[in-house]
Amino acid sequence: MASPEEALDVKALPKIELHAHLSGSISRQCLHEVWLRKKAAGETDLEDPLVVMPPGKHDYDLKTFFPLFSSYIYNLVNDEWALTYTTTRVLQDFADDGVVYLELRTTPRALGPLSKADYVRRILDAIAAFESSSGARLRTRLILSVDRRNTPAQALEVVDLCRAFPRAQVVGIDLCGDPARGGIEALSPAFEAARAVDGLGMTLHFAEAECSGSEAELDLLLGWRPDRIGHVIHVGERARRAIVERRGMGLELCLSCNVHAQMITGGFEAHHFGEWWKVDGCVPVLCTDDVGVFGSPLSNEYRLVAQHFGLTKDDCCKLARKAIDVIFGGEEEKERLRKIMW
Ligand SMILES: CNc1ncnc2c1ncn2[C@@H]1O[C@H](COP(=O)(O)O)[C@@H](O)[C@H]1O
Repeated sequence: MASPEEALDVKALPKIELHAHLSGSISRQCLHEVWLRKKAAGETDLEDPLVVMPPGKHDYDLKTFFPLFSSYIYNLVNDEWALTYTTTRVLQDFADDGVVYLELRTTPRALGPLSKADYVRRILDAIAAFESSSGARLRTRLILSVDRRNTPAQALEVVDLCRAFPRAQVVGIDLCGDPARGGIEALSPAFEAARAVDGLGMTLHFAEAECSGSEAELDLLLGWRPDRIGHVIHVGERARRAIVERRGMGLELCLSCNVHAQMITGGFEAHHFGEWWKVDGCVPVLCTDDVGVFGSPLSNEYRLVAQHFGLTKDDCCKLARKAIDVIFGGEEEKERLRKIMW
C-alpha cells in the first residue's frame, strides 16, 4: 500500500512560494549558460559556475553563502540580457515545479547603464512576457529587498521604488542580508515609511542567526509591524508569544536552507516547522529561499515535511492552501488561488 507521502504528487500539488530570492533561485545550469555566452564574447574572466558551485554541493553556511552573491553571481548577472535570461528561467523552474503563485524578492541593483528602477522594470517585463507566453498557471509578483548593508538613504530609495510601481506588480518590501550585520535601527525610518505605503506588504528576515535573535532586535523588527517574517529560528518565549498574539502572521519557513546552511542543529526532524505547523494563530508557509544554492525545489519541501513530521496528503494540501491567507497579491488573486488549489 502506498504511504501517505507517496500518495501525494508533490510536484502536481498547486503550491505558493512566498520567500524566494531571485539571484539565489537561479540554477547552476542557467548560470553556466550565462557564463558560456559571456566567455565566448570575451565579457567575463570569472570561473565556470559549475566549478565555483559544483553540482550537488549545498552545504553553504552563513559565512560562505553571502559572498557567493557579492563576489560571484552579481558579477555574472550584470547586464540586461543576463537579468532577463535568468529571471525567465527562474520563473520556468518554479512553474515546472507546480508553483501557481510566486512572490519573488530581489534587491534592486544598478547594472551599468541600468538604474535600480530599470532593474525592477526589466524583471517586471520578464514576468509579463512569461505570463503571456508560457501557458503556465504561475502568477508572479515582486517584493523589493533592503539589504542589511544598505545605508538609511539606500533603504529609503527601495521604499521609493516600491511606491513608484503599481501594487499589482510590486507587492511588498523585505529586509534581508547577512544577519551578522548589525546596526539596523538606522533602517527604521525606511520601514516606517514603507508601512505607510498603501497596500504594501512587509516581510522581514527574523531571528535567522543567534546574533540577530536578541530581544532588542526582535522587538525592533516587530515594531515595524511586519505581515510576515522569514526563518524565525532563534526566537525566545517572549517573541514567540508576541508572534502568536499578532494573529495571522505568515511564517516563511525554509527547511532545506536552514539544514544545509547549518542554521539549525539536529537535521530535518529538529526543524522548528515541527513546533509551528500546528500553532493556532499564525500561518506557516513552506519556502525555498535560494533553490539555486540549496537545491531543494518547493515540491521537495512538501515531501520533506511529510517524511519528517508525518503530514498526511490532506495535511499537505491544507498547508499549501493556507498560504493563500498571507499572500500580498490581493483579493482577486486569492480568489483565483482558492479555485485552483486542491
Ligand atoms: C539564509 N538566507 C538568506 N538570508 C538573508 N538574506 C538572503 C538569504 N538568501 C538570500 N539573501 C539575500 O538575497 C540576495 C540575493 O538575491 P537578490 O540579489 O536580492 O535577488 C543576497 O545578496 C542576500 O542579501
